[in-house]
Amino acid sequence: MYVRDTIAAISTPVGEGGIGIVRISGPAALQIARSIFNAKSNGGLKSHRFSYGEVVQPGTGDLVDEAMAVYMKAPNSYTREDVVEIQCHGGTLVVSRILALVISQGSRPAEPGEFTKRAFLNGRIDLVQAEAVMDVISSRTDASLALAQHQREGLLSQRISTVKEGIVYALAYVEALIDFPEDDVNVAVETDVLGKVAPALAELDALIAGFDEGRVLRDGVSVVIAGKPNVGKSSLLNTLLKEKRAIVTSVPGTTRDLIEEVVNINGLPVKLLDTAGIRESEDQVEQEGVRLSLDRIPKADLVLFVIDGSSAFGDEDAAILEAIGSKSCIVVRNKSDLPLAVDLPSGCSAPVVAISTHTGDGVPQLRDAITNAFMHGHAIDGREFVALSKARHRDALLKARESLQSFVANLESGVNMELLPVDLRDALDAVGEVTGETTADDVLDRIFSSFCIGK
Ligand SMILES: Nc1nc2c(c(=O)[nH]1)N(C=O)[C@@H](CNc1ccc(C(=O)N[C@@H](CCC(=O)O)C(=O)O)cc1)CN2
Ligand SMILES: Nc1nc2c(ncn2[C@@H]2O[C@H](COP(=O)(O)OP(=O)(O)OP(=O)(O)O)[C@@H](O)[C@H]2O)c(=O)[nH]1
Repeated sequence: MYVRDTIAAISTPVGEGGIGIVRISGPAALQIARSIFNAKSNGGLKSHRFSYGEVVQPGTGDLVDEAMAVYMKAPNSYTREDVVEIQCHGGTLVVSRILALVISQGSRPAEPGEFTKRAFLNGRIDLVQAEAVMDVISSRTDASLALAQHQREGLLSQRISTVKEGIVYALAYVEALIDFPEDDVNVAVETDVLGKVAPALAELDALIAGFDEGRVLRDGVSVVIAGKPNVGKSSLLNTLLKEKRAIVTSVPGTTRDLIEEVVNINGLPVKLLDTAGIRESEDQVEQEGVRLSLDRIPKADLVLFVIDGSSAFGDEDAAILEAIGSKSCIVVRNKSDLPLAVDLPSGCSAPVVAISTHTGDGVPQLRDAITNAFMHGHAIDGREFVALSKARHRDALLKARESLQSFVANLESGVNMELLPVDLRDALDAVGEVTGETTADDVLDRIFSSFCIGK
């Protein structure tokens, strides 16, 4: 383990709260804590024991706050360094005063994510797990949280390490081949190596294939509600939000501005956008709204094209359908409580879900249709789900797969044998970029600087 300096930060959110925590990590943590904290129980700070006491101004002995403190001796701590946490009253001023004291006694303010970065640099967790810590904090649905927790616990890292083992096995063989070139490529050995590489390739395929689902669970998706005036777009938004937010009115064209809300649909975080009724209009404000909504369609991951089931499919509907083009779309046939009067154009191949925002009929089916559009029928309760969720991971694994495929092709054809170890090392480097072994410093800096202070 490297010897680093001592860092400190407020690890609780800024603002007034019941309790505030100042965290210190590094070789001087205990000495700094002792200089400002007088333990009144447990006979002083002992590792992994909570002590009650007072934070005082060194020198004067003036009372700063009544507090609790815990010392976690290296390596049994979050960072694997000596850590002390001081829990004080959660006022903005109290917490920042204690941080200032801790800094004045010989630590420096931690950079964002620096505690977790140290946990990574000191080998307690790999990079995938470190990134997952942040995903745990920012998760918005149970399913996103379950995915993040699996990743934090190392389930994704485990799958990646089976890939790595296959590559390492092949590399050992190839290196032996180079050391003893007089031994011709032995068919039995070649079969054995291919037998190890094949599962690694299959695992890479599976991980890469799961990326889209992992990404949508982590980042959510954006869904646009589009339709001509008065078909019930605002009513649908309200139904999905389960609360009255967007304006619902029988006067056409009142949804002028875009309304944006994040909702939890079967565990998928969905950013819902209600667009203004799309149609020709004299009204300047309304035209602006129409332009905005047409703009949104290409940017959305999915369009909910709302039509009024109780009236004929008109030119305005046709124009919207044209704007949707080949975009992923669900036709929402609203007002199913009224007699059916709409006839969809034969060319429209999008799934149709009949609903009534008045009675609630069809709404569960619509929720399922929305999640199925992204999860391809996979359950997303997240319990069993281990997936890639970051483009960074996916890109690195694509590189690994390419190198491994090139290795297999060269081994099978027997040409370019000198490239065999090159491809394998490239594959190993690419896999290591995901787990952090071969990740460039600037990439590491970028990842950790997006964390919050004190994490
Ligand atoms: N007060 C407090 N609460 C917290 C954290 C923290 O750092 N402080 N955590 C983080 O922000 C999370 C918990 N994560 C943690 C992960 C590892 C260790 C730790 O000390 N690991 C050592 C020793 C384990 C042991 O004693 O058995 C290790 O793995 O070696 C502590 C917290 C959430 N709650
Ligand atoms: N019968 C029936 N009426 C509905 C249903 N859903 C909405 N409506 C009515 O249709 C009218 C228009 O609803 P809105 O939700 O404001 O429609 P909109 O598409 O947002 O309209 P604009 O704001 O003009 O773009 C209102 O009078 C609603 O009460 C439904 O399922 N059944």
